[in-house]
Amino acid sequence: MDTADWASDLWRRGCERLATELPEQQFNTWIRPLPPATVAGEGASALVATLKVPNHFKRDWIRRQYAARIEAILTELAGRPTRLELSLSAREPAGATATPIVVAAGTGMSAAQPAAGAAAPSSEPSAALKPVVQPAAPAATVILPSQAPAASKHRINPQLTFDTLVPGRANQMARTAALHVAGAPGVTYNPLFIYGGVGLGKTHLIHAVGNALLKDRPDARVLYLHAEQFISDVVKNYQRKTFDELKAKYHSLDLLLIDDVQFFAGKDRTQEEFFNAFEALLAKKAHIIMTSDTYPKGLVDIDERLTSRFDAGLTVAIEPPELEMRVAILIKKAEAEGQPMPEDVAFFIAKNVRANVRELEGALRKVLAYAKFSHKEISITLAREALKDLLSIQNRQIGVENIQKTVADFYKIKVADMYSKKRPASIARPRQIAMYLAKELTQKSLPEIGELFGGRDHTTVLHAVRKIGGERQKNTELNQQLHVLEQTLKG
Ligand SMILES: Nc1ncnc2c1ncn2[C@@H]1O[C@H](COP(=O)(O)OP(=O)(O)OP(=O)(O)O)[C@@H](O)[C@H]1O
Repeated sequence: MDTADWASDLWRRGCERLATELPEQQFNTWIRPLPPATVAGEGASALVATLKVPNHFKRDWIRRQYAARIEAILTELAGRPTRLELSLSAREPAGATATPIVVAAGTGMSAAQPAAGAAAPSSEPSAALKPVVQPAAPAATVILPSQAPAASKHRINPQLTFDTLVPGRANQMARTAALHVAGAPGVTYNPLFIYGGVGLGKTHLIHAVGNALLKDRPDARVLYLHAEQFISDVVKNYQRKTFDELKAKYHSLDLLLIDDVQFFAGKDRTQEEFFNAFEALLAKKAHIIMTSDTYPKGLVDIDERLTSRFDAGLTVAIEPPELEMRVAILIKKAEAEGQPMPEDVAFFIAKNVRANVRELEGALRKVLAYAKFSHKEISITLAREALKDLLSIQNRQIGVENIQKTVADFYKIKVADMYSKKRPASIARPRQIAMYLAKELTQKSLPEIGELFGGRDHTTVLHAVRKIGGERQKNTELNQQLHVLEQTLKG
């Protein structure tokens, strides 16, 4: 094996090891997209492994979170002390090094600490991000007069701004990256790829970038559209044989915001046109922000040529909001409606409506309307009354047996193992997760739950509830799995 083969083999084995240690989502987001490390001798016996990372954001995050572990694994596999070096790949423009990434003043957090700390940074958007002086946008070369107004502001919803987006741990990294792009489009993190489940604020966030840029540069050509609208544009232009118009419309933008790119699956011609637009926009340093329900490599039936480009800038996830963030969203939205909501009521609603922000908004609307029409103060009693259908559906539908079956299916174990005495982690952990969900989602007591899990003691259930509840706060992968399970169980 020559040195290069040996190095790539070492990296491959290192990755395999990391994949078993890290939550899948973290591995897919941070490690998998990296090109293999190169390895060289350093001194008599030590090695240095150099990894190329596409931007500062990733470099700092990988350094902080994973470098020590990567070094330890490589050292073990290589049998020699191995130091990790992270270098920027050539793609990032030189000017980017001078670009500070700042969240909001006073938070003391930078984008290099995306998931750290539960506290939500206060939302003062572009003010903190304006150290970068943007050169004026280059004039578009081919924009037809009739398309100019449409292409400049089309479909941007003025309500969806950074100010109205509640920050929290769940969207911290995505929001920070979006703020950065809004302050300096075309400079770094291009394209920005934001992924996450339904109703978690992806659309809101990309509109916020559009609004912030238009506020700064009202003449900027910003276009928001859903992937399906792009598909229908391609079809229309295909039928009329007017691809020049399609190109004129998309290739001349300064900022393209495109939602739900997973819809491009299986649409070859669309993918080709999007690829062309993508290349044209990147070449002229226009910014592209995309959203999807999964990370680029997880997209199916989309050409690898495209998915690898989707991943070439920065990929960030939006996660389901944690309890405190749901409470903050309720309080902020109620206030915006002119009907302030007491904190205990917000907690009550947030505890019962966990699926996503859209559902939270639905519940809020019900409670506010109920208070208005009944001329009553907003209280827990009123909220319980207003949401009684929703709450009773939840209570009716979720039984411990249902939880056991759903969790067993999810983790691919037998339902019988929920009651068995088997102890391997592959079984014990899903069982603990099921116990946690049983406590969370049903009215059953700890002894009752223990009984339904093969006659276990209530202290065993309590231990599981505390353990999984505690880990959920720190482990985003687990949090997402629980979220999926909760959504499945609530139908
Ligand atoms: N952090 C937040 N603060 C305030 N409102 C939010 C937040 N996150 C989401 N929302 C609101 O929740 C609703 C759903 O968000 P949005 O449409 O952006 O979700 P999405 O992730 O794009 O979902 P989908 O994939 O279904 O389109 C919107 O009304 C949005 O304003």
